[in-house]
Amino acid sequence: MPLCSFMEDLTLDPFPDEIVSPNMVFKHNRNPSLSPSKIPVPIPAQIFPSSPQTQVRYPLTRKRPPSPGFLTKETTIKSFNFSAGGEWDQEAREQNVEYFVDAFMDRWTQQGQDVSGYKELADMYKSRVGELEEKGKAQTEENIRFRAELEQSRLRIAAAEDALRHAQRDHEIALDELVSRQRAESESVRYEGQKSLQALQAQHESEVDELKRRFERDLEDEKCARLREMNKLHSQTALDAQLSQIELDKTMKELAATRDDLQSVRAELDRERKNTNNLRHNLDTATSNSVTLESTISALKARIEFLESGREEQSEAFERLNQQMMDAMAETNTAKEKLRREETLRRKLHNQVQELKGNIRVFCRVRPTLGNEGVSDAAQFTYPDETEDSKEINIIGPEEKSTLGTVTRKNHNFSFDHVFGPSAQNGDVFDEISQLVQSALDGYNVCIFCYGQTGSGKTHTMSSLDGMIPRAVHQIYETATSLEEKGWRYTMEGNFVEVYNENLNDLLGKAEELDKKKLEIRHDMQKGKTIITDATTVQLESPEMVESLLKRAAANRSVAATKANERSSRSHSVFILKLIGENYITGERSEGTLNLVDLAGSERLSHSGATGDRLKETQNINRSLSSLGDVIAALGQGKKEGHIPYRNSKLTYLLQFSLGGNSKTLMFVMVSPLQAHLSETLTSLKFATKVHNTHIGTAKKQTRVRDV
Ligand SMILES: Nc1ncnc2c1ncn2[C@@H]1O[C@H](COP(=O)(O)OP(=O)(O)OP(=O)(O)O)[C@@H](O)[C@H]1O
Repeated sequence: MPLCSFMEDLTLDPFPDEIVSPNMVFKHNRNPSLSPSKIPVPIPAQIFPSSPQTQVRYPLTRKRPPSPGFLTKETTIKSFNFSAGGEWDQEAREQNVEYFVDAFMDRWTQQGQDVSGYKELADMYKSRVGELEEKGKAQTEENIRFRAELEQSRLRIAAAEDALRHAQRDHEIALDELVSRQRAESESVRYEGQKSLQALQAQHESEVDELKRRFERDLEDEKCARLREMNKLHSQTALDAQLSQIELDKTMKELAATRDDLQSVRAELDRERKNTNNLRHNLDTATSNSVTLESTISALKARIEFLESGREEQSEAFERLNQQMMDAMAETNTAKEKLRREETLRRKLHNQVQELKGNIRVFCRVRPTLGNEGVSDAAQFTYPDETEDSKEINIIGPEEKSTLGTVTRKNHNFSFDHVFGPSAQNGDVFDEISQLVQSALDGYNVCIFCYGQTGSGKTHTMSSLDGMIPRAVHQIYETATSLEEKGWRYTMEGNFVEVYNENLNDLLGKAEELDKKKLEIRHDMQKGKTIITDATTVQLESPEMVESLLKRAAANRSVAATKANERSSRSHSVFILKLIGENYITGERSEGTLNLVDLAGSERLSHSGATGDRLKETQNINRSLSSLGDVIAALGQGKKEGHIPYRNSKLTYLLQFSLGGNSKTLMFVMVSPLQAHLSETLTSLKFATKVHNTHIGTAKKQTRVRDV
């Protein structure tokens, strides 16, 4: 730096009032909270010349000499004041120079000190910079680490977000699955619930029905028992009343006799008194009347004699009466004996008559058209001998077309043991079969079948409230009661079973056991008896009981069927009545069975159009009906018991001892009057004709179907 400029610099402010040096800054830093890095440091202008704050003030070590006025570059010769005496004053000038040198030296020293201060400051700054660099490095490393961590965190966050997204998706899927599963589960639970509710409802209904039935049954039984008791009580009371009446009559008679006696004794006494009075009077009047007295005594004696002779007469009369009574009793006994002999004879004759009529008889019954069936729906049936024997029926067959196109209708004529037209009532039909019922009471096995297509009137004929079953039971009960005076005592046991799909069911058992409880048929070949295991046997103690039995059976069947009369159409029902009679006088014993069979509908397989369970039912029905036909045909051919195919169906096996041999069979062929059923009607009548042509045991006129 040229000295002038340096001087110039100094002239700016060569004597500052206060000197501040970097060292002083250090030295005066007594505040411990201020670290070197935090101390405000004045930066020299040389370092940062632009900074206005960095101007350094230099110390004033010597008093400034008065200014002589110096030559400067601005000074001109003219302007310089030589007159002041300074212009050539060497000493002053030396003094000035010394002064300036001193000042310069001071400043030099000062500068040197400042430089070292600056160096220290620079070192400090360097170390500080180093520290800061270290820190910066550390910071950078930390930054890098942070960045790396940040990156990792970002990655982790991204991964976590991914995972979260996945988890969310999985969760959503799981949630969806859960929801759908829950929905399905709730559906199934609801379905199960509904099902169990329905089942519970059904069970509840069936229980209510069962309870109702049981209640009705109990009520019926109770009613019957009460009725019986009442009857017994009535008869007992009547008997007691009769006996009391007899006793009373006797006592009254005795009383009357005693009264008579008393009156006569009183009269006697009165007379005696009178006599005594007379006697006293006579005694008072002395013996004048002794003759009268004697006569009176003799009169009295005569009277006594008379009385004595009357008692003898009475006892004679009594003996006579006793004798007469003994004679009457002997006669009664003879009459009773005769009656018993006649009853035995009647049984024999009755059986002979039945045998002469044939052990298989076939009746035909045509039901009337019902309310919902028009007259125009009816087929053309005529009954040629209606006014005589009523054995024939004539049917105009369906239209048949020949190959030439001519339409003809065949005339079918059938003949049976009896034909009942549509106007016949159940009572008329029963009149014809009552003799067979009598045979059962006489100890024979009797089978009465109802055969025909569905809706032809089988159940109406057999099990309606005025049908054959109730009528038969009433007749049996009445006959058994009337036979009591001939020494006969009867017990009646009833079973009601059904053959459904070749299984035997108990119609008097519990409804829920139908189709579940297995009944077995056992035959005692020695005694010719059939036992059905586990079947409910009811003692028929009054004819009224049969009504409740029929109702119970119908209720059981309706529980098992979905439609009202469906079950009855698809199964055979067999009402079995065992009649065991014993005569305690003659020691005779009889055991007969009356089987009343309502067969299943006989429609042909091809016509029924059945499938599935219905097909199975129809096949079983047809098989058992044809087995029945086979058994009857085999019996008709006079085959021995062993060769009769009883075992081919449950029905024929059950009725083994009531079909053939000494038993009697009656078949009703039931016919619908409708044109629509004509084909089935003709099939039924042809089957019945075959049965009619079979004769078991006795010679019988053969009849054939005549197609005219
Ligand atoms: N002789 C008759 N008089 C008046 N109504 C009758 C007569 N026969 C049958 N019916 C009526 O005809 C209908 C069918 O009769 P029913 O039920 O007895 O026939 P079904 O042959 O037993 O039929 P399913 O085989 O279905 O049991 C019933 O309503 C019944 O009351």
